[in-house]
Amino acid sequence: MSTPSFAIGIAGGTGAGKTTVARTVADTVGEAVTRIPLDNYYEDLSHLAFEEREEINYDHPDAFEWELLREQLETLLSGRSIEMPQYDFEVHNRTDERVTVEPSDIIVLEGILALHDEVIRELLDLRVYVMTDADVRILRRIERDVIERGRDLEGVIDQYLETVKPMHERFVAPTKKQADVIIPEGANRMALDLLIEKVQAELPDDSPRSDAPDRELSFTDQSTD
Ligand SMILES: Nc1ncnc2c1ncn2[C@@H]1O[C@H](COP(=O)(O)OP(=O)(O)O)[C@@H](O)[C@H]1O
Ligand SMILES: Nc1ccn([C@@H]2O[C@H](COP(=O)(O)O)[C@@H](O)[C@H]2O)c(=O)n1
Repeated sequence: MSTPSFAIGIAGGTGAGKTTVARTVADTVGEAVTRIPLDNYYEDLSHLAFEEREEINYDHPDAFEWELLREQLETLLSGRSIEMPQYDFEVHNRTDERVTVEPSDIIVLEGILALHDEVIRELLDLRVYVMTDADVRILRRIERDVIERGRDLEGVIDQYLETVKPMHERFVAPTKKQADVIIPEGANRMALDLLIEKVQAELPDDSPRSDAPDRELSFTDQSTD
């Protein structure tokens, strides 16, 4: 167990490529990187019926349990393990499962509002915003939500127009100003190489290093998060 030396936040709109960027960094650098998906910190809505949970605005900051995220991030950064909640998009709720996450040298927090909360921003050493055009993002989202999140086309479009798009404009896009680095067009090889180089430079000398060659960029099933 180590005390993390570097924390990165990766924000951006839905479908921008945040998970792909975070996963490529983690896969390339190896076990020194721990990914924290912000989605796991959606509020526990067990007290609501499924039909009520379907109506929630999941793109508003109030949908997240910020206090728990702050507390768990601080715990990890102080070198102690956490019991991270897990999220199930198909039922719009946390699962009963918690996963033990040990602190590692590099912590990567990724999610639409990863740069929204001031306390969390202060805990981050590098703030990244992944910027991808809205038309590309909605096309990716339709495909992903239908295939991986149990949604139908009409529902994805309604949700996008009613909450995802307006909340993106109100809360997500403005966090671009908080970023140290903006990655255009999602995961692009040059940007990823620079990010990976930076992460590797921040690794302490005794950190486990991956001997795997640089990963090819692949845009496949993301459902294992
Ligand atoms: N640069 C890219 N080019 C093509 N497809 C991509 C790219 N980045 C991500 N994708 C694909 O788009 C979808 C959404 O990407 P993901 O990384 O999950 O976005 P986010 O985490 O921002 O919602 C996934 O199916 C992924 O494989
Ligand atoms: N029950 C839920 C919870 C969240 N969402 C949507 O997920 C998006 C964030 O995840 P990304 O991987 O796309 O960054 C967000 O835009 C929420 O609308 C959902 O549909 N259902």
